[in-house]
Parts: sequence; structure tokens; C-alpha cells
Amino acid sequence: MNHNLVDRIQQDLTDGLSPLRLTHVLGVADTARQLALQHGQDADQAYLAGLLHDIAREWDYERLKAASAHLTLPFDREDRQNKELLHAFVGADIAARHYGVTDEPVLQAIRSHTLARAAMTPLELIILISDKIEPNRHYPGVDDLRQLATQSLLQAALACLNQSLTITIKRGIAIHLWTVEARNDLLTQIKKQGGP
Ligand SMILES: Nc1ncnc2c1ncn2[C@@H]1O[C@H](COP(=O)(O)OP(=O)(O)O)[C@@H](O)[C@H]1O
Repeated sequence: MNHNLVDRIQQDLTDGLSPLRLTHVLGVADTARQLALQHGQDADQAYLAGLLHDIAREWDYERLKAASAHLTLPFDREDRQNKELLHAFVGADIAARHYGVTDEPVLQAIRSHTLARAAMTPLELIILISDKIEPNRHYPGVDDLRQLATQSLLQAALACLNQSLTITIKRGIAIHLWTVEARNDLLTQIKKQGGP
């Protein structure tokens, strides 16, 4: 664990994020570390990805658009509806360019935390799930999700995607294909393991 880097990021988060977002981000990082330990994954990578996953979440649309101009994205940057999706890709870019993170699995976990994608690594699953179950999340069923996450990353990730797809449908906005592919892939993997 690079303690200087973590201290620097924590200071920047404290200075730059709203109090609520800061609490969320620290909750995600702690939850990710715990899940990594429970599932035999690298706890330091999980903590770092958790700390950085929402680093660009509070940026406005114009700033996100400008910061993503050089990135290849799986959606139209000019479509304002996609504002919520940009922060994950810009966040990974900041992690690499501003904080010098070279660990591709960490960068990928930051990129994947909103849309998800097919064939996610355990670290990607951990960040996706931690974002939805960290201690400051309160919604019906969250305790069941927390319990599920201790047992199976695949099952918990599927439940998280089911939930975020339901919300997206209710809001009447277009669902990105990557999320559908991610869900289908999780179903296949769970079936292979002999799950329901
Ligand atoms: N699969 C998807 N397709 C299109 N938009 C999505 C999808 N998933 C999430 N979004 C958009 O991104 C926003 C942020 O999602 P997310 O990061 O999961 O929520 P939160 O900020 O609560 O963690 C959603 O409110 C929605 O507008």
C-alpha cells in the first residue's frame, strides 16, 4: 500500500467533495476492502479503487465533457443524458494521469462501476457492489444485499444490476447495452457454477 498516495487522495477528497459524497466514498473504500479480504482479493487495490471511483462525480457536465475529449467512450459524450456515465471514465483517467495509478485492474474497476460490462474481474464486481451496499446506503433490501455480498460476488453483482436496471427503467431513460451484457454474463457464470 502506497500510504503517501492514499493520504494525498484522502486529503483531496476531503477538500473537494461534498460531506455526503465524502462519507459515501469512504464507505465504499472500507466496504471494498472488507469484501476483498472475504473473497481472497487484493485489499489495497480494492481500497484504492473505492477511494477514487467517484473522484469526478460532482463535476459539472462541461468539465466532464472537456476532460473526456481525449477518451474513447462507449456512448455519445455530446448527449447530455449520458452525463451520469461520464464520471466513471473520467475518474479512471484522473486516477491514472493525476495520481499516477498504473494498476490497470484498479483503473478498470473505476471505469466499470456505473455501467458494468461483461466478464468483470472480481475487483470490478467488488467496486460495483460496494457502491450499492456501503453503510451509508439506505433502501429496502440493502441488508439482504450486504448478506449476499459476503457469500457470492456474482450473485450480489447480479442483484445490484437488477436494482439499477429497475431504477433506470422507472426513470424512463435508455439502458446502456453494456449493462445488459454484464447481467447476461453474470447469469451465465452463475449457471455454470450450478447456482439458481
Ligand atoms: N445501465 C445504464 N444505462 C444508462 N444509464 C445508466 C445506467 N446505469 C446507471 N445509469 C445512469 O447513471 C446514474 C448513476 O448511476 P449510479 O452511479 O449507479 O448511481 P449512484 O450515483 O446512485 O451510485 C443513474 O442515475 C442513471 O442516470
